[in-house]
Order: sequence, then structure tokens, then C-alpha cells
Amino acid sequence: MIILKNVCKKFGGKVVLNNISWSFKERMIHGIIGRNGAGKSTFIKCLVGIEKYEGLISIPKNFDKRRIAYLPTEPFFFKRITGREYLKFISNSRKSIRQDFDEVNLFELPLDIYIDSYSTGMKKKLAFTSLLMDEFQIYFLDEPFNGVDMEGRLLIQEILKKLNELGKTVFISSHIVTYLSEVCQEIHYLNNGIFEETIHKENFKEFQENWNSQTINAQISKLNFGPFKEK
Ligand SMILES: Nc1ncnc2c1ncn2[C@@H]1O[C@H](COP(=O)(O)OP(=O)(O)OP(=O)(O)O)[C@@H](O)[C@H]1O
Repeated sequence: MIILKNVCKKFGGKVVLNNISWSFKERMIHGIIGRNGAGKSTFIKCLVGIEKYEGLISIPKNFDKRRIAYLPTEPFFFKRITGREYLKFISNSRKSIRQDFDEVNLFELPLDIYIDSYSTGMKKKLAFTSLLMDEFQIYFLDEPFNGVDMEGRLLIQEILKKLNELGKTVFISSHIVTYLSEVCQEIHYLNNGIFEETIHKENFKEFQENWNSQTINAQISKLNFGPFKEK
């Protein structure tokens, strides 16, 4: 179990995580859902250990800190390096033995051009690829589907299923219920600084319908388009 006890995170006076006590089973794919600004990225950064917080996050002792994979929402890339150089850099920094980057290039990215000329989705795919070069115990993926095309999304989903079969623990944040429903075993709803509920697979459909009606339909109904008038 990954256990949080009274976890709080503030930025200045703004409370983002408000005394969260929650637990997550190992060897599962957990979805973290919440609206823009709900605190998903902050929550993931606290778990990864790159953001300070108050309270306690207990990760099982058998988890090796070096075996934690993290995909940020907006991955950072140095200027003027190619995709291949990036993978080599990451591989060296992890003291990984991998040198054949074409083998892990599942998204068929143009590895020999500058990353500066990659699209948003390609950058995300490259950062994701860097996580496939080594084996990790736990994966924290912040918005892995952002900007990624449908084919790429399906590939990521299949990779996640594979990781789950291998007994890995995976956290994925998103504000798109459909994407999470397709891969997660549990979805945790972050709202107003706390986890309001855990949704289990059998209830995903109902949650999705409620989510859509709250987030989309309610807003759309506010649009007061009048009838089109001919001049
Ligand atoms: N470094 C920071 N300094 C100040 N405020 C921050 C910082 N990082 C995040 N915040 C604030 O914390 C809140 C939660 O942000 P966070 O990025 O965690 O939300 P999110 O759920 O991931 O949002 P989104 O879905 O838009 O990516 C927001 O109000 C944001 O402005």
C-alpha cells in the first residue's frame, strides 16, 4: 500500500492539497482525475518527492527510489539536441546499458532531428520512450495522453496494460475520464484539495456520465444562442 496521512500542500496562502489521508493498492493502475487546477500535478510531484509537503507519504520499503519513473506534464528538453542524444543522455544518467535506441522507438519518432522541431505530442512520446529504456517498479505519469494522437494513445494504453501484467504500480493523471477508464483499475477523484471518492471499474460508466453532465452539459446549457436572424 502507498499511504498518505494528513498530506498538505500550500503555495503561499493557497491550499492545494488539504489534509489528505488516502491509500493506493500496489500493482494496480490508478487514475487521478480532477479539473484544471485541482492539484493533480502537485499531488504527483509530492509522491515523486520533487515537491515539499506536510504530512506523511509512505511508500513500501521494497520500492527502490531509483526505480521510480516520472513523466512530467511538460517534459524539459535541452536546446539543440536530437531525440537520440536525449535518450543517450537519459540512459547515461541512469547508468543504463542500453545503446540501441531504435529498439525502444515504438512511436517511430525521427530520432536524428532536433527536439526543438518536434510537435507537442512528439515531445511527450519521446519523454515516454525514455521511460521504456529501463524497468521501473512504479510509474507516475502526469497527463501522458496530452497532445498525443489516437494511434499513440492506443500504444501507450497497451504499454500500460503490459506494465500492469508485469505487476508494476502506475499512477496516471488526466481530466479525460474516457482515457482513464480504458486502462485504470481505480480512479480517484481529486476535488477541493481532497480525494472525494475512489471509483471502481464497475462504476466507471456511471461516473463518466455524471462527470460529463457536470462538466460539459451544465456549461453548454449556459450558452444562450439565439435563433439565427436573416438580415
Ligand atoms: N509552483 C507553484 N507556485 C504557485 N502555485 C502553484 C504552483 N504549482 C501549482 N500551483 C497552483 O496549484 C494549483 C494546482 O495546480 P496543479 O498544476 O497541481 O493542478 P492540475 O490539477 O495538475 O491542473 P491541470 O489539469 O490544469 O494541469 C493551481 O491553482 C496552480 O496555480
